[in-house]
This record gives sequence, C-alpha cells and structure tokens, in this order.
Amino acid sequence: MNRIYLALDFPCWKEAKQFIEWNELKGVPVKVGMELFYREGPAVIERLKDNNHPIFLDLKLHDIPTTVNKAMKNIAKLGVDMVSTHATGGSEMIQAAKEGLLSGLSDGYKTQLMAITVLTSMDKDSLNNELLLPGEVEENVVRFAKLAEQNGADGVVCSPHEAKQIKAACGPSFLSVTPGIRLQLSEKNDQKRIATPAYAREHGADNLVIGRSITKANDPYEAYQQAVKEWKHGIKS
Ligand SMILES: O=c1ccn([C@@H]2O[C@H](COP(=O)(O)O)[C@@H](O)[C@H]2O)c(=O)[nH]1
Repeated sequence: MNRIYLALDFPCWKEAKQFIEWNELKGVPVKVGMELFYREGPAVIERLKDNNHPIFLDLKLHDIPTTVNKAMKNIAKLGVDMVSTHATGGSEMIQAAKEGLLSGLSDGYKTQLMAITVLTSMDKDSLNNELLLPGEVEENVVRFAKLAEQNGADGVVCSPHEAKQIKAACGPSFLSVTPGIRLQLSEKNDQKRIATPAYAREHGADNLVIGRSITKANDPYEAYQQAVKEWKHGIKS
C-alpha cells in the first residue's frame, strides 16, 4: 500500500491531537518519532490506534545487538505497521532487530522493519569529508540497503533519489520509505536530499514521510491534499 506518513513532530500529544483535529486529518497514516514518543511513551501509540491511524514508529534504534533485540521485542507489542533501526549498526544488529521484532509480535500483527541508510539531512560532503566514507551518496545508500536486505529488513529509509537503484539492487518487494519530501514552495530546512511527492512517485518510492511541508504550511489541510494529489496522480503544484 503506497502511503504518505505525516511526521507528527510535535512536543506533546495535546499539540499533535489539536493539529490533526483542526486540519481534518483524522485517520491519516502518521509517523511518530523521538520527539513525541520520548514525551508521551507507548500511550501515544494507543491513542493514535484508537483513532485508526496507520503508524510508522521511527525510533531509529542503534545499539549493540542484544539491546536492540530486547528493545524491538517490547516495541513489537505496540502493534504498529513499521519500525526503524539504523543499517549502519551492521549485520548482527539488523538480524537482532528482526529477531526481537518477530519474537514480540502478537498473532495477526505484521510489523515491518525499516533500516535507515544515509539520513536525508546528509549529502556527499558529509559522507566524504566528515564520516570519511568515499563514493557517491547513492553507492553508500545502496550498499547499506543490500546489507539491510540480506539481514532481514523489509525495506529501507532513503531519499527518493535512491529509490530506483535500491529496487534494482534488492528486488521489487524490498520497500523504500522516503522522507526529505518538500512541496514546491516549502523550505528545505535541515534536509539535503529533497524531492517533491511527484518526483518520488516517478522514481519508485513506496511510501513517503512528510513533516514540515504540511505541519508548517499556512494551510496544512490544503498542503496535505496537494501532497496526496501529487503522490497519487503525479500532478505538480
Ligand atoms: O533519513 C531520514 C530519516 C528520518 N527522517 C524523519 O522524517 C521526518 C522528516 O520531516 P520533515 O519535516 O519533512 O523534514 C522527520 O521526522 C525525520 O526525523 C528524515 O527526515 N530523514
């Protein structure tokens, strides 16, 4: 299912709830990240589930395999659609994440494991000159995607610019979830590898994550509708 996950990057549930209600976004797919989860804990997931929101819980686990395994086992009990870990934690950590996830899932739930490749806030300069990782961003992203796929992840988080190469390297059923999405007139902020929903659609992304282009828009409801139009029909603003 090709979805747009609205990034609920709010300091607390009260603000997130108000935003959803005021902008008639009840039931839309949402992404819960560190900011909201660290304040509200698992209760926020229950509240969103009560309101029928499909959920990507994006906590980006990155630790030794045993810790990630046990954390994933607990996260699995929340019954969300997708969770995340970092591919750069390596093969053992990714396997441990998947094993923990599967061991904690209740019957009937199927939570998918997404591996972060290279954060969309990074570019070639950050990779080559700060992390001292040579090569183009795409090469690094595809290498991390292959590592994730070979060790049990169901897909990766990447930018739309790499989605096609990932399908070619990891197969058509291996998912790409793409943040760094910007509607045409919105600000880049701290993102480096950005693209519009229409571009993401044309370049094979499976799911989008959009935050500030909607949450900081003058009319968030309209911005959401615009994103859906571009994503579903390729119509540009
Ligand atoms: O590489 C990554 C991984 C995760 N994210 C998350 O997506 C949203 C994007 O928010 P915008 O406001 O649309 O920039 C945010 O919650 C990040 O934590 C990402 O941007 N890049």
